[in-house]
Formats: sequence, C-alpha cells, structure tokens
Amino acid sequence: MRQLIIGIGGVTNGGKSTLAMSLHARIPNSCVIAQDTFFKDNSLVPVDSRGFTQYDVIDSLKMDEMMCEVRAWQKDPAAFQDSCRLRSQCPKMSEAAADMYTLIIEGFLIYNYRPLNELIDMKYFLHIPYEICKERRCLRTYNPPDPCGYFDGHVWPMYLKNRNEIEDTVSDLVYLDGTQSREKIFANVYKRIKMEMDKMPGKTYLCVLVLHLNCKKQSKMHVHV
Ligand SMILES: Nc1ncnc2c1ncn2[C@@H]1O[C@H](COP(=O)(O)OP(=O)(O)OP(=O)(O)O)[C@@H](O)[C@H]1O
Ligand SMILES: NC(=O)c1ccc[n+]([C@@H]2O[C@H](CO)[C@@H](O)[C@H]2O)c1
Repeated sequence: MRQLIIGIGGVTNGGKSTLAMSLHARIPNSCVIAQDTFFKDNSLVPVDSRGFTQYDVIDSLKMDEMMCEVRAWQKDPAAFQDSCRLRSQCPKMSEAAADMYTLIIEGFLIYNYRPLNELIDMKYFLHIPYEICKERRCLRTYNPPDPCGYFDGHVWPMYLKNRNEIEDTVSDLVYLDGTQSREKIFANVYKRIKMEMDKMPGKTYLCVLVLHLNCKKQSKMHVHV
C-alpha cells in the first residue's frame, strides 16, 4: 500500500478549500481533512483588549484532535475513507492505482504545527495580495462574523506573522499564486501530484531469473511496478 499526504496551506481566502475539493474529486482513494473543522469552542479562545477573538493563532485550534484524525488515516486509510464524510466521487481506479491512498490536508496554519508539518509529503501554499484577500474575506460570513476592523487589526497581521514563522522553518514549500484561475491552479498542482505518484514504487515482486549462461550463474532481482 502506498500513502501520500498533500498539504494545501496559505492565506485566508487564498482558495485552499476550493483546490482541496477539486483534487479530492479527481484523485481516487482520497480524503480531505480540513483544519477549519478543528477550531476550539468560542468560549475557549482568548479575546484581546479591542474585543478581537484570537482565532488566527495555532492555539485556537484543537491540533491534538486533528493529529488523531491524520494518524487514523495513516493507520488504516481504507477504513478511514469508509467513515469519511467527504467521500470521493472519484473516477474509476486503474489496478495500478488501487493500492494508492492520498490524504489532502488543508488549512491556514497546517505548516505552523511541527508534528503535522513533518508528516506532509508535498506542501503547497496559496497566497494572494492584501487587497484581494480583504475583498474576498468581506464577501464571506464566518461564524461568528468578523467584527469591524478585524481583518486589518487581527487577520492580516497574524497572517504575516504566521507566514514569517514558516518561511524560517519550512524549506520545501511550493508557493501558488491564488489570483490565477481555479482551473490553472488545479492543473498545475494535479500535474505535480501525478508525477510524484508515478515516481512512488508500487508493490514489490520478487522475480527469480534463472539465467542459463555459459557459466550457469543464477541471479535474483527485485522489480518495482
Ligand atoms: N482561483 C480563484 N479565483 C477567484 N476566486 C477564488 C479562487 N479560488 C477560490 N476563490 C473564491 O475565494 C473564496 C475563498 O475560497 P476558499 O474557501 O477556497 O478559500 P480558503 O483559503 O479555504 O479560505 P478560508 O481559509 O478563509 O476558509 C471563495 O468565494 C471562492 O469561491
Ligand atoms: N470557528 C470558525 O470556523 C471560525 C470562526 C471565526 C473565524 N474563523 C476564521 O477562519 C479563518 C481560517 O479559515 C481564520 O482567518 C479565522 O479568522 C473561523
């Protein structure tokens, strides 16, 4: 069985969920774990002197629970997939792909939590400029909704801080321009994932080749398919 963990991180409204769901729809045997589903209860998240609830920090998330889900997938991806809410309506699998399982982890702080970061094989980071981010955020309604001044007073400064932190600690990030069309971003990432999957060794078969050469030597070799 082969396992691949793909990370889709980046700024709020960068298009992480959109990309994750498109990949999920195209990749057989894939599951999505979304960091946004692990926010602590509002009453447990600190509020600063301006009345801004501090959501955009790693402590606002139940990372232990998120790690449990990731480990459950690693342990038994087939069983995890059966219990997964986001079951893939994916294309038919070729036999070669049948033993390949892919986990897509998406979220705005997935690389800021080292135990999670360490498990991710392919790391993508969607970024968009300040103006576009603010514009997209204004069109969304979170629960609870952003109070006045929240984007400039909390969300964007925390994004800059969190991004700075990973730039110093995470070396293998692939940055994606979230202002490109959904289709272009998807095609770029999907192509890279396919290439990675093709490089991953499949089942190992033991072939015993008996070579009747002049000297009647015998040799063994392993073939990866
Ligand atoms: N490539 C794109 N071009 C234009 N708009 C996009 C693109 N990708 C996503 N969007 C739109 O931007 C908004 C945010 O997208 P999405 O929910 O995927 O972002 P996100 O990074 O998961 O955000 P958050 O972390 O805040 O939940 C949505 O309205 C979505 O339709
Ligand atoms: N509980 C939530 O899902 C929640 C509540 C308030 C704010 N947010 C925002 O979600 C974004 C990440 O996707 C962050 O920028 C949070 O501010 C989420």
